[in-house]
Amino acid sequence: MAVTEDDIRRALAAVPAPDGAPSLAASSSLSKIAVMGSRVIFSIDVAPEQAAGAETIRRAAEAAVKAVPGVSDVLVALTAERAPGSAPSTPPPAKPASPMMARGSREAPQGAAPQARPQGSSGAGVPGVKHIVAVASGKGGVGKSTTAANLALSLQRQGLRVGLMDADVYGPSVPTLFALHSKPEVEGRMMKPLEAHGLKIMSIGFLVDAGTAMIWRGPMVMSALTQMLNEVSWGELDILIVDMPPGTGDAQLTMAQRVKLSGAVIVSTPQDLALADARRGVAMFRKVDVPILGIVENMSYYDCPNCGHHAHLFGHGGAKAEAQAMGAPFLGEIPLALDIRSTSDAGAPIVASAPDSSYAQAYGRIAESLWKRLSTGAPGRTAPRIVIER
Ligand SMILES: Nc1ncnc2c1ncn2[C@@H]1O[C@H](COP(=O)(O)OP(=O)(O)OP(=O)(O)O)[C@@H](O)[C@H]1O
Repeated sequence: MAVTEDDIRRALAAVPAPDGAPSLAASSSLSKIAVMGSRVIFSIDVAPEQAAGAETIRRAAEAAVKAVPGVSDVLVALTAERAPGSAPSTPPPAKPASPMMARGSREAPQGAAPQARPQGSSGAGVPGVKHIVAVASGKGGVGKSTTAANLALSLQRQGLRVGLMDADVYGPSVPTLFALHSKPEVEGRMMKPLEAHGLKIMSIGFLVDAGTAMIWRGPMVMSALTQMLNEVSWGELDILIVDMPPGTGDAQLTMAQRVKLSGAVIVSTPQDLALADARRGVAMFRKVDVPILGIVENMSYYDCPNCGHHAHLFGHGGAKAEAQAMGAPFLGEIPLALDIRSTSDAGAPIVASAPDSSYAQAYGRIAESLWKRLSTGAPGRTAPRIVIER
């Protein structure tokens, strides 16, 4: 029997809502529901103040829909802002420990003024590293880490020497994305990055429990990030991709100021709420003179693998229009796809596990234009031309 939207709504009537509505089915946070044969896709849009517990609701929704007879796959996307420093999903330990204090971390005092960006002979302020590129988003859950990982893999496939640094202290995803769970080896003062699919990888998640990381304050974050940059033997790299913590708070601003970034890539979903946050992200980087290398629209569209139907579940083209309005380059679109999600969950992102897929090609095109901008120094935005009329 064919699955209908009503079947799904009935299942979601038993799932709690994030906004106080009687159920998720009755909540305005529930997006359009796309039923394509036995596959079901929808999103739950959550305002920042409703973010706590949203992941639990997402999982409950997914489980409820999976139990509907005839449903084979479910994808529930959540676009919930996880504000830096907000309540962690697991109870924090009584006393937060700085990540690498035992290794001689010097923690900046609360409210310490950000240091000037490192200058030096090496291109990016980290010896041997030519370019450091931040992948950022104004809000959490838009697919920033997935994009960062697949872009790093695409750049590596284009013959570049690439590192990936997971600076998302509020929810490091890189250990899961690459199924890496061991601790880095230490040689003298330096930590050796782990390696997967030809990438050199370091994550704050290799060093501390995610629950611990989430309660760090700005200066602790900075201390850990500075160490990840300077006390990791990255070796010779053409590009180091940094998966930034979501948001536009102090930690992000300080990071942007302290590290000599070649530029930033902003990831957004097409929804208005996410775009407004992306705009804040762009403004933040511009404030500290970091060029915007471009904007990526993630979860841009959905191509049904069964019937080929091309659907724009969350609206479409918003990021492109927004990029134009902000004078920032638009780097491209990534579809919403179960395979992107499942390969990431399984520890081998799509560019590594299915390099010839159309999804990997979409990341490849974005990586190409990103590298072109970096290597040719194409301007991230055109300076306004001022004409004085007499
Ligand atoms: N294009 C996509 N298609 C399907 N699922 C996706 C896509 N991009 C990301 N996802 C899924 O969405 C979820 C959130 O992605 P991800 O962790 O990359 O987001 P994030 O912005 O880094 O989140 P956070 O800031 O909370 O760490 C993950 O389950 C991921 O697999």
